[in-house]
Amino acid sequence: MLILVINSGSSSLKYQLREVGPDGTEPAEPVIARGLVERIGVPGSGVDNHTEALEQVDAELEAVLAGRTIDAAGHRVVHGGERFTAPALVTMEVIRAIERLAPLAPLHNPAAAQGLRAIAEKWPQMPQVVVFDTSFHQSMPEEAWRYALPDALYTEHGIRRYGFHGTSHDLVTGMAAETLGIPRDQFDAVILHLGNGASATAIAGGQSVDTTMGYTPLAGLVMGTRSGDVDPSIITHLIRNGAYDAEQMDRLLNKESGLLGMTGHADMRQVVDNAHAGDRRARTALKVASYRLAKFVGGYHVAVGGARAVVFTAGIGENSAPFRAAVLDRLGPLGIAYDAEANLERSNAPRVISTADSAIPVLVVPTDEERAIAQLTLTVSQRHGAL
Ligand SMILES: Nc1ncnc2c1ncn2[C@@H]1O[C@H](COP(=O)(O)OP(=O)(O)O)[C@@H](O)[C@H]1O
Ligand SMILES: CC(=O)OP(=O)(O)O
Ligand SMILES: [Mg+2]
Repeated sequence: MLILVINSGSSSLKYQLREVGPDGTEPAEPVIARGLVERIGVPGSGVDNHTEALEQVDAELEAVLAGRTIDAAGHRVVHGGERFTAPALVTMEVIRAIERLAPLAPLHNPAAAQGLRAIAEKWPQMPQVVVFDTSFHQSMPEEAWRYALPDALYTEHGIRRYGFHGTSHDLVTGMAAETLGIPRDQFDAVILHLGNGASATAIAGGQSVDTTMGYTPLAGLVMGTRSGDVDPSIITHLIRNGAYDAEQMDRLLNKESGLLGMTGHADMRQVVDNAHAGDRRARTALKVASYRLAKFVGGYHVAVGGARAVVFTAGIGENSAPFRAAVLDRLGPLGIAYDAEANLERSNAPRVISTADSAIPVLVVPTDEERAIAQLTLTVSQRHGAL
């Protein structure tokens, strides 16, 4: 079967066309086509919105499909609020619900809804499934998701911690437990998803019990262009001073901060290279990022009552041995010791990089959100008799 996986960013649309058997098995090369439409909505780009982006995708796919039809589409949707605790088969009512959640994810949810509507119009018979970044974190206990704000902000405005990257945290949790031979429902761990956006999740009994992102994907760790946690008074101070309005503040925190703001480069490779070459700002940024992450690992170790593994994943987590080392060097007090050579090895398979006498194993597990979305699209469509 052919599954189209769509990941709508605020100004981009990534897609993969994947082949998967009806029982979920994949051929050796499951990705038949992939692509990226960028600068959506940017004046002069020629792509005004996500509906137009999908037309471009459709044109790109025509040659690849050579008359075959796509069996189902799976979409990554960033925000599922409290309603969507699992992937869902798309109906008009589900699309409207995603649109109603737009205030919680103003850049992402409207784009995803546009994509859903465009496909529903173009291929009305084709099942579509939505997979939410937030779903996996709906298992968090209230002490983890409540902010210490007046009650009405939650009860009337839905302001609480939601958490993101759930598809990845879920997949990687399962793979790490399997690698260690621990039944998932007994698996307590700290998962570090370090990509463009980055988040750490505390896992107890195979489920999310806390995570660093919050009401939006801005909270928590130092990221490529996002600040992660800052004292909220900085924001009120700068707005009150007239230095920034809300829009500019949003841009500052989401697009101009993090590694980019501290060093001039959002890409971890460049930051590491510059640090090695002696660049002081790059060194400082690595220290700030690794220190903050190490503190969360310590905190989550406590939160889960003693983690049985620390797991690195996503672009930086999988590929940046220097950044992993910078974090692991700070985890000695937990009895964690890593093997410097194993840390440098490159592989696409899950692997252990800790020493035999480390108190807890440290793993590197490759994530694959698109693969997970394709699998969920298949199972949800089948469960509803749509495939
Ligand atoms: N070899 C590498 N060394 C260091 N960082 C890397 C390497 N390869 C990729 N990255 C980093 O991974 C990040 C992107 O991660 P990824 O998970 O692909 O992001 P996303 O899917 O969120 O766009 C970038 O910051 C990039 O610098
Ligand atoms: C939710 C989020 O932060 O996603 P990404 O890492 O893809 O930016
Ligand atoms: Mg990502």
